[in-house]
Amino acid sequence: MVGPPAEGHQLLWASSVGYSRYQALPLKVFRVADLIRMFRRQLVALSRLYSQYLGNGYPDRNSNPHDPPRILITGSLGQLGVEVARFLRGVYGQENVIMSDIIKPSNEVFNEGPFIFADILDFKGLQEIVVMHRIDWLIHFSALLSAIGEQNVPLAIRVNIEGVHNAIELAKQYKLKIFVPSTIGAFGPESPRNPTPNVAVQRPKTIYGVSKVHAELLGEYYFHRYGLDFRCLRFPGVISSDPPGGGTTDYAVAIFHDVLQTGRFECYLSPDTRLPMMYIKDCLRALWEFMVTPSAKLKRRVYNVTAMSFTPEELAAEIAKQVPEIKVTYRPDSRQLIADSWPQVFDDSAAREDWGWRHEYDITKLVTAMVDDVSRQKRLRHSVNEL
Ligand SMILES: NC(=O)C1=CN([C@@H]2O[C@H](COP(=O)(O)OP(=O)(O)OC[C@H]3O[C@@H](n4cnc5c(N)ncnc54)[C@H](O)[C@@H]3O)[C@@H](O)[C@H]2O)C=CC1
Ligand SMILES: CC(=O)[C@H](N)C(=O)O
Repeated sequence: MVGPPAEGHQLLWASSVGYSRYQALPLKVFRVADLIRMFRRQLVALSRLYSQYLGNGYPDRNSNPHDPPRILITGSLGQLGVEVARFLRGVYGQENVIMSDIIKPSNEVFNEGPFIFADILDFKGLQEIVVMHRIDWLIHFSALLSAIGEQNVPLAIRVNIEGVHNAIELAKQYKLKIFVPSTIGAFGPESPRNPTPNVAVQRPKTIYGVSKVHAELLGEYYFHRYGLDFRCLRFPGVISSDPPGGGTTDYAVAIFHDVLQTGRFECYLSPDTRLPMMYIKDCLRALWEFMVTPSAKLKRRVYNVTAMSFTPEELAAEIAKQVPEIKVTYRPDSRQLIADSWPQVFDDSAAREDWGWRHEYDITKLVTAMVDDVSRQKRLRHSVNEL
């Protein structure tokens, strides 16, 4: 039986069917103009097919607004997942972005669009989800972050390393475009720290960092070996009003909540610890712009991205301009050791050159946005409690 071929060959199939249909028509119906039109249509179909296959071997589904990609986000109830889901639903439609996690969603998240249970360690379960929901893109967020990973190394190995094996193998089997975030934590004390270039020695000293280097290398290997459309951004500390999941850069979120609540904050890093950072809106835009960049434009599969670098002291001074009379004290703990091994300034010039990355938020804009976000969140919580 002759049926439509596998995805990716459909355009060629459709255009060849179209061609033979024209062939079957009596010759007298053709005028020169019809023939030119037919020829032009074939040419357009072929050139679209060519550009779709250029570089990565898979069609770029998102290039057609009438055929948006179906996206699965793993670990989507964390600090980044909820915001990324909202952003991508805004672009591709609510039903096309499926959130998943192993924890229970809030009512608010549950009511915003499709949510399913997905354990990244259950390969068969993931296969079923990809098939039944006709997934095209996989955004793989499940992970244990740097500080929490050190508290449970065996679990971090399972979730961060076995989990990535499953995600990447799944993407290969079903020809998915896959995004796996990496981090400044994929570098270590032997890397140049100011600035840290895209390609440098990577000898991280946390299990989190080790697992992220592993993910970068495995993804690059699958790209070269199988043509997998693997994409990876190394994010700095991401700052948003949502609660972070146990990282070393979390202080830069907690400080806003604490000073707006009590006027005080005790920081677990020393005042002069410089780390690269980014506001959530820049993070979402970086991810999306990177995902829709045609494969042919990418000179590599893993890019550093950043927006700014600051110390806790500099951040506190910037906040004090808007929230006067705050008191910040410093009591470094084990996270200081991690921070001291990470980049201070991230060099993301490759991302800027290759696919046009530009950040929008510097420290002043970040503080204004965060004071606004956290105050609004507080007011909302207060009015819900009042009800
Ligand atoms: N937030 C940040 O500053 C940065 C985050 N990233 C990366 O971005 C990704 C998302 O980060 P966040 O949202 O901050 O992390 P998070 O810790 O807030 O969220 C991780 C999510 O993974 C889920 N998870 C844990 N075990 C799982 C399993 N077995 N199956 C499925 N899900 C599981 C958790 O329930 C949680 O909701 C991570 O891969 C992280 O390494 C990278 C650089 C910076
Ligand atoms: C920068 C990260 O990867 C994360 N926020 C962490 O601190 O672990």
